[in-house]
Amino acid sequence: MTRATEQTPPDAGADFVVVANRLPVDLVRDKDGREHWKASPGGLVTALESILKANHGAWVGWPGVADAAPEPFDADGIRLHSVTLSAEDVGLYYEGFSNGTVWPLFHDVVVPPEYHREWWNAYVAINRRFAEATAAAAATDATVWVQDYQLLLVPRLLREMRPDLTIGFFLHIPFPPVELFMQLPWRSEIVEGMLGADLVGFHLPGGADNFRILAHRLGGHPSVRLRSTRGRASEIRVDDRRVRVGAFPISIDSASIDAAARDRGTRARAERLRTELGSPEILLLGVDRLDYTKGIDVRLRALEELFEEGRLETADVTLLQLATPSRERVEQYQIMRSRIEESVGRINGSFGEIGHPVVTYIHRPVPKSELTAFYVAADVMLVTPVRDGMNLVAKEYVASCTDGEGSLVLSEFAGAAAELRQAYLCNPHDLEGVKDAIMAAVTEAEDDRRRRMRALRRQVLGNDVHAWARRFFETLDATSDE
Ligand SMILES: O=P(O)(O)OC[C@H]1O[C@H](O[C@H]2O[C@H](CO)[C@@H](O)[C@H](O)[C@H]2O)[C@H](O)[C@@H](O)[C@@H]1O
Ligand SMILES: Nc1ccn([C@@H]2O[C@H](COP(=O)(O)OP(=O)(O)O)[C@@H](O)[C@H]2O)c(=O)n1
Repeated sequence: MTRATEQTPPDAGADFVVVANRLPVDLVRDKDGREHWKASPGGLVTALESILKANHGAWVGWPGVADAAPEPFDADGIRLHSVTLSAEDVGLYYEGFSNGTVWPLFHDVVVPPEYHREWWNAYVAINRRFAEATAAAAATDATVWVQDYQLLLVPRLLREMRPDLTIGFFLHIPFPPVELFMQLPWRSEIVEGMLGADLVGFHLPGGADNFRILAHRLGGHPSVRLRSTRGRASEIRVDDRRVRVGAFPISIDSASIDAAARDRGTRARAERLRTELGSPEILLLGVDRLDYTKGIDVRLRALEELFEEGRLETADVTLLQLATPSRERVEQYQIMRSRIEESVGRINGSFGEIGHPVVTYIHRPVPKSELTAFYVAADVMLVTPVRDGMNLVAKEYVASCTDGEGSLVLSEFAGAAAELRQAYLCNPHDLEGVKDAIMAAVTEAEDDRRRRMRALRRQVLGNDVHAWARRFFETLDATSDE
């Protein structure tokens, strides 16, 4: 990687800038060529949007379609700056290196990562493009918050361009064990890229530990544990700089979801939904991007076996599975989609009745207001990823269970499991264990279910996304004050 050249700060610019692969809204082009904006998918946008609205900051990101180059504009008090990507850039940088190399490698190689030099070269070039756009949008001495695995090189590039900036970096996906990370042909460049930040944040302490070990092994950067900070944090020495590293588990805007779930209209919609689904005694719900990490196939297999074994009665139980379309041009996503749709067809073919499928599967985005009604309607939420950075859906479900009813089946391999200990935890690789967790969630005595939900709600309502951002910025400020 060549060094970036230092840039003069712009005359006007924002004091607080988020840079993420995606803008919070995607540009959509209709068949007749008309354009409009819609909310982008995923938990990163959900989490950051509320923070930025409160801070009147700027957001630098890709508008979600190739070759779009809209001028900067304001949306809900946030100044949006678009980074333009050509169709080739999207193929090499987003679908290729980000989602064909880093995503599977960082999610425990659940599908094999591919290593291609042309993907890497595009990733370097596009990270530089994001860094340049950010350097142009940030005021002198601004704070910049770089997000996620698509932009691992941006902190260092940005520091070289704009040494006046305070730079935070947060990784929304797991940071893998050292042995897996070492597969990456460009492992040193990635670690040095992240070390350009003043603070590098992960969801879990394990990710922070893996990163610290790699910074030492690959770059010879020593680190010390900090005792003064809340939780476990470390400091890595990089030349004459100190880079803080720590765990900051992300959360949701719990109070606003709680309020939306209490809303009379939402509750009425939830009732109607149950009726539309044939008034099942037990409504199971799955809500995911259609991603091979989410374990949608795992829960379908578990359900099928529970029906086959007669442990669940098909007349009593319905699963509603929402699967938001995601990364549809990446081959592994196409393979997973076919497998899931085949399972849904098989289960309904074997166990459904005319007008009463046992699995209702929706493969399109659903509006947020509708989503809250689905959470309210559900008796049991199934969150069974084979690996997940956090999983905000699990927390959103808990925040929506305002009457203390509802059960959460949660994979131990979701980051959320570290906090949501009272969920029905399961190992998604152990199918019998998943089935037992579902059965426990369905059959456990009401008092016990309520006791679990009370504890979960305490956790989620007491640790919201604002507290997450506050903790991150307190640590970042402490770093830049020293
Ligand atoms: O932008 P896409 O390629 O459509 O993907 C959507 C987002 O998916 C990932 O979300 C992660 O962030 C969540 C919030 O921290 C976390 O709960 C979840 O476990 C992660 O998978 C991805 O990291 C984002 O960059 C994407 O925008
Ligand atoms: N149909 C859907 C499904 C999910 N979502 C949101 O997408 C986010 C998913 O976040 P997540 O952390 O569970 O998982 P990722 O998709 O970010 O990997 C949640 O905030 C959901 O509310 C949505 O807006 N519409």
